[in-house]
Amino acid sequence: QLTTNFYSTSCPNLLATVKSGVKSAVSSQPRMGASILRLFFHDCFVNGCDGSILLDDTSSFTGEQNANPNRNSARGFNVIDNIKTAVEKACPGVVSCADILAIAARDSVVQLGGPNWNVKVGRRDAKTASQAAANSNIPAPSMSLSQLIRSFSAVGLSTRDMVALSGAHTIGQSRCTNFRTRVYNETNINAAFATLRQRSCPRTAGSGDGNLAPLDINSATSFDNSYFKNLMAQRGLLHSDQELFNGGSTDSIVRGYSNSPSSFNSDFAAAMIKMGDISPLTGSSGEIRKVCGRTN
Ligand code: HEM
Ligand SMILES: [Ca+2]
Repeated sequence: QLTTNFYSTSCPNLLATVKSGVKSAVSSQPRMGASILRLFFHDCFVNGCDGSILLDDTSSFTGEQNANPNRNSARGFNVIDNIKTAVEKACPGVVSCADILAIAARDSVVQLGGPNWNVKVGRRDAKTASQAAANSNIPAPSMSLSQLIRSFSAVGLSTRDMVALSGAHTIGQSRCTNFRTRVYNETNINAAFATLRQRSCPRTAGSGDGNLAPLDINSATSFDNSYFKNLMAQRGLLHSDQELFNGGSTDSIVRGYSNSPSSFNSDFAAAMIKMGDISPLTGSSGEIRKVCGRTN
């Protein structure tokens, strides 16, 4: 039921407002584009794209922001809050936070040089969030290929969608705690790459856990297909990244995207639209939040 023109009369400046908010955030800190894109993924995989991840914890409410995949990791909430404030000024009570996040994710990709697409909107905001569902539904970097395929198929996304969407790791950073085992204990890794990443990630768990390394060694702030070239050179940073090119059924998809930026771009855009369609709240379900961090 989502459409690209849902707000065209009720909030004609919406797209321009979101774009300018993303533009200023990403130009002052390019990583923010990656962080916003990931927020959208982590929203959609937990009870659909309903803005649930944006709800802040309070003394009487536990939401998703401190679930394992998000704690000390998910960022960019302030950017979405600030854009929401600007949107509320122009069109009070009209535009959901879930839609603002969907548009901001697209604008982040575009701002970093990736493909453009028309964002479907008309989502409403959840009145609840689920830490338990965030812990169980968001894929973990320790997963095998078959587990990754299953986690995406649980929300209606194909194996090809999974590989294309994983190309989001062409931008952004990971903490040492998520790549330590890979760079010390795995053998399907380029030796020089492993040594390089070991330098910023001490072997002992607990030390340097938060040290950052780019998910894409070549171009962490440009949205291109070099993530897939890295995988073919055994330079995937996360275990889950390298699973996509490790002698299994997705090798041919990785090879295809590494040879053809245009096929990666068009599949990524199509898969983002598909991910954005995961169980939206529409009609009179949910609400239009006034502030993205709390229910009305
Ligand atoms: C295929 C399963 C996936 C797994 C296991 C996974 C796992 C991870 C992990 C562990 C990190 C590093 C977090 C940290 O250390 O703080 C990360 C970062 C990131 N992920 Fe994924 N991810 C997956 C798919 C996706 C998808 C589908 C998207 C978006 C479409 C995405 C976008 C990102 C981005 C942009 C970052 C960098 C964020 C930043 O720099 O703030 N990931 N992911
Ligand atoms: Ca959600």
